[in-house]
Amino acid sequence: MEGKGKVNGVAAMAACYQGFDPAAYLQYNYTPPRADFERKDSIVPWKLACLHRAFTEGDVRGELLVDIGSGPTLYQVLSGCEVFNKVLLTDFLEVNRQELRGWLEDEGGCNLDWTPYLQHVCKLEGRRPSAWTEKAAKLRQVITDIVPVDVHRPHPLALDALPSEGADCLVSCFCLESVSPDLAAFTRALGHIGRLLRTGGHLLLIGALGESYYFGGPGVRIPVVPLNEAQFEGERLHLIRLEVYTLPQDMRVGVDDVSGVFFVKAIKE
Ligand SMILES: C[S@@+](CC[C@H](N)C(=O)[O-])C[C@H]1O[C@@H](n2cnc3c(N)ncnc32)[C@H](O)[C@@H]1O
Ligand SMILES: O=[N+]([O-])c1ccc2c(c1)CN[C@@H](CO)C2
Repeated sequence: MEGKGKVNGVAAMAACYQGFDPAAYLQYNYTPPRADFERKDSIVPWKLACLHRAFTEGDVRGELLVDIGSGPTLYQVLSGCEVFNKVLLTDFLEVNRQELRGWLEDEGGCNLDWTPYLQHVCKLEGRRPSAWTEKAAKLRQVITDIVPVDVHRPHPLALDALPSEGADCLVSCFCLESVSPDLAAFTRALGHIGRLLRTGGHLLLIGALGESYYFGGPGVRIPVVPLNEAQFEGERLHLIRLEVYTLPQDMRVGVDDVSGVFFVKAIKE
C-alpha cells in the first residue's frame, strides 16, 4: 500500500509539471551560455562529449535505445542514433511529445534549431560539420516512436512498448531527480527504469547535483531532489564510470540552483 505522503508527493510533482513550458525550458538551458559550442567550459558540449564517448567506446551495442523523460530535447540521442537502429523517445507531457514530433516531421514549428548540436556531434565523430544533414536524416530514420512514460509506475511504459527482454540501452537526462518528491521516490523510480533494461544492457544517466529547484517556465518553480555523487546504486546496476562537471559562476543563470552535473555509465548485471 502506498504511503499517503508518497501518493501526494508524486501527484504534487505531476501537478507542478502542468505548467511546464518547452520553449522557455529550451531557452533557459539549451542556448548560450549553457549551450555555447565555442566555450570549452560550457555545459552542453561537456554532456555531448560524455555521451559520444559512452556510445563509441565499443561496449554499448544492440537494437533498441530508449530515452526516458526526453522532454523537448534531442541532444541525448545524437550519438546513440549512429549505434542503434531503433530509438524510442518518451515523455510524461503531451506538450513535450508534440515538440519532438514537430522536429521529427521537419515541418518547422519546433522551438530550438538543433543544427549546431548536430554539427558539433558530427565534429566529435570526425565528420565534416556539413554532415549534419545526414545525421538529422539518420535520427529521423531510427526514431520509431514518441510515447508516454511515468517513472513512478512499476511499469513506466505501456506493456507493449518494449520487446520482452527489454531495451538494449537506456539514456535518461535530468529526469529522475527532477520528477521525484524525495530521495526514496528517486530510488524507486531508478529501480522502475532499471527493469526496462535487459541484463547486460547499459544505463546512461545525466543529471543535476545539489539542485533543489528549477524553473520549467516563467513562474513554474519545480522542486528537485538534491543529489550528491554517491546516490546511484541501483538494484543490479554496476557503475562503470561517473564524471562530474562543476558549474562556473557564469553558467548559473538564475533558472535553477544546480551546482554540478553528473554523467553515469552503468551496466545491468
Ligand atoms: C528537467 S526535464 C528533462 C528533459 C530532457 N531529458 C533534458 O535532458 O533536458 C524533466 C522531464 O521529465 C518529464 N517528467 C515529468 N514527470 C515525469 C514522470 N513522472 N515520469 C517521467 N518523466 C516525467 C517532464 O515532462 C520533463 O520533460
Ligand atoms: O546546463 N544544462 O545543460 C542543463 C540542462 C537541463 C537542466 C539543467 C541544466 C539544470 N536543471 C535541470 C532540471 O532539474 C534541467
